[in-house]
Amino acid sequence: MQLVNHGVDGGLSRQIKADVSEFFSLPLEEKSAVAIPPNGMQGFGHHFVFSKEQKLDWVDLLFLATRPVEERSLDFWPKKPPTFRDTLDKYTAELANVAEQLFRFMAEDLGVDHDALLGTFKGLPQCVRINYYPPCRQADKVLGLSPHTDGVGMTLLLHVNDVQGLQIRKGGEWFSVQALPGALVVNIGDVLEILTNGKYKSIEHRAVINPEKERITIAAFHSLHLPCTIGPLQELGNPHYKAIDGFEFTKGYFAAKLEGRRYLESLKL
Ligand SMILES: O=C(O)CCC(=O)C(=O)O
Ligand SMILES: [Fe+2]
Repeated sequence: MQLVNHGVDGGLSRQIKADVSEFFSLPLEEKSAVAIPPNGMQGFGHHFVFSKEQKLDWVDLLFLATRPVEERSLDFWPKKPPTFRDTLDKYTAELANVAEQLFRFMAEDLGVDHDALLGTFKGLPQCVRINYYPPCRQADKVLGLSPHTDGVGMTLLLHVNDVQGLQIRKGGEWFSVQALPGALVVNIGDVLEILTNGKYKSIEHRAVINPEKERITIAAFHSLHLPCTIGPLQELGNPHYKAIDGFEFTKGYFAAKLEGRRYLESLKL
C-alpha cells in the first residue's frame, strides 16, 4: 500500500533525504565513528551476519532505535552532517504520528476495540533502518536485501532517491513496487498479521540492486511495546496463530535469518 505523504511536512522530508545522502557520502572512516560494535545492533554496518562464508546482502545500513526517546543511544547517532540528529528526531516523531493514525484506521476497519490494537504498540516503539545500496555491475548476482517479512507491526518506507528496487512476493511471483513521489510505502509486518488473525498479511519482500545507480531508503519500523504477549485479537474469531511472548517472538525472528515467511508460518496453528 502506498500512502501519499500528507503526514510528513515536505520540507522535513527533503531535509531527511539531504542529511541521509550526505551521511552515506562521507568517507568510510567517518561513517565508522558510529560503527555497530561486535554483537550490537545499532550503528553503521551490516546485520544478519552469521558466518565468514555466507554471501552478504549488498547494503550498508545505519540502524537506530528512535523511540521511546529516553532509550535512544545517541552515541550511534551521527554527528555529521551537523543537522542529522535534529532532522531524524523530527522526522521520526512525524512518522510515529502517521503510524498511530494508521493503527487507528485499521482498528476501525476491523471493527475491534482501538485499545486492544493500539495497546500492543503503546508508546509507539520505533527503530529506523537506513539502507544504502551501492550499484553493482553484476546486479543479477547480488541481492540488496534477502527475502523477508518485517518482524514488527508496520513499516513506513521512504525512498530517498528515485531508484526502484523494492519487490513484493505474491502467489510465488516477485512484483516491483514503483515508488510514487511524495509517498510512503506502508508494509504490514508479522505482528499485525498475528494480531489481526491473518486479516492483514505480512508482506514478503526483498530489495534488488541497480547496475548503475545507488539506492537509498529509510525504513521506520513500528514495533511491540514489551513486555507483552502477541496473539490474535479475541474479537476476530478462532485463532489461527499461537500466542507468543513478545521477547520470544523477537528472538525467534532474528534466529530465522531472513528466510521469507518461514518463521511466521511456524507460528500458525
Ligand atoms: O529498501 C527497501 O526497499 C526495503 C527495505 C526493507 O525491507 C527493510 O529495511 O526491512
Ligand atoms: Fe523489510
